[in-house]
Amino acid sequence: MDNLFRAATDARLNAHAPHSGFKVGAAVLTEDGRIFAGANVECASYPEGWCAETSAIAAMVAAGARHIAEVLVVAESGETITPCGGCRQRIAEFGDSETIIRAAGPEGERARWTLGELLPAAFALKS
Ligand SMILES: O=c1ccn([C@H]2C[C@H](O)[C@@H](CO)O2)c(=O)[nH]1
Ligand SMILES: [Zn+2]
Repeated sequence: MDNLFRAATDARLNAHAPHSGFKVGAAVLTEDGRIFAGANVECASYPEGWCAETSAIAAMVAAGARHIAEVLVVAESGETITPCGGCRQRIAEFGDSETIIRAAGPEGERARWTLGELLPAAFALKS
């Protein structure tokens, strides 16, 4: 089991998903080799909940890191899940078209893409 998968899987155990029942864990690897993990946090007011990827990115930012090299998202699902559109844009904020996005089930990795594949022609305000 690689470190990113382990971190995302551990975080998934703490997901707060009483409304959908769909627990998700995510972990980001920064360019300087640090790993930050997060889980989805749902809310009785449904639109106020947020994704596992968003939690992981928030932990990264709070620790002072800014450059994502890789993201892994894990869920227990027949379908291979991919980050939602909003999370793709958040990943773009701290990554680039070569940033690796990996999708996993409980058994391990199922697919991987670059951010450029999942969010072509991304909007950015970087100089
Ligand atoms: O990539 C994804 C897709 C969905 N979810 C969460 C949002 C919601 O809590 C639940 C069902 O959509 O899964 C994530 O955390 N990450
Ligand atoms: Zn999302």
